[in-house]
Amino acid sequence: MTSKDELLTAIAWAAAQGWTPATGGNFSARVEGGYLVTASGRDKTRIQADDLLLCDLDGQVLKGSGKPSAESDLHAALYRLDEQIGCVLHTHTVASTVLSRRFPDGIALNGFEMQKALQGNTTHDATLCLPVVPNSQDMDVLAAHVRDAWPMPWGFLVAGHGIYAVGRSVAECRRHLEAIEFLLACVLEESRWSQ
Ligand SMILES: CSCCC(=O)C(=O)COP(=O)(O)O
Ligand SMILES: [Zn+2]
Repeated sequence: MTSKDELLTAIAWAAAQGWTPATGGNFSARVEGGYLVTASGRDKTRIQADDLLLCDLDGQVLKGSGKPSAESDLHAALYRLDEQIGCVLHTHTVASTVLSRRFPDGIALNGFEMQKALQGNTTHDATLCLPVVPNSQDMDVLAAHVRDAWPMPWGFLVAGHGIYAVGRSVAECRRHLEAIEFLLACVLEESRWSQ
């Protein structure tokens, strides 16, 4: 499968989970010459090959029609920040939106077997911090927040907005996204215990 096909499959999968409500979310994969990114405002349950634009690492469109994602410049900044990043998947879910508002300084994770799905982790018996950065409509500002919190090998949350998962490949990025979403659902569920 080409990385373009893998990306299209990942988008369809994320959308089928209900993680891209109301056109929310954007998705990209590094390719030769830059990265492929979703066009802005598209229904992510219906993305097709011609909804992907090729951009260079400065975010300039090289090929494709329509406007790139409103958050394309953040994807570009991530690819520039770390040459190991091969894929960026961004979703809007209830757990990530609520918890990133509740814990703007980051979300502690401890004792979950699922932590091992996050690259570099081999035990549940460790405390990880999932970073949260403030939201901004200015992608340069958002990218500066991300650089301040770097390194973040699996991704981060944007407060009141959603998850940005990163990975060296589309497959690793999918695994990070699914694990982060699972862990956040657990944290949200546990927060109900104390009520
Ligand atoms: C409808 S959600 C607001 C925009 C957003 O956060 C998003 O992820 C989708 O924007 P895009 O321009 O990539 O469609
Ligand atoms: Zn978004």
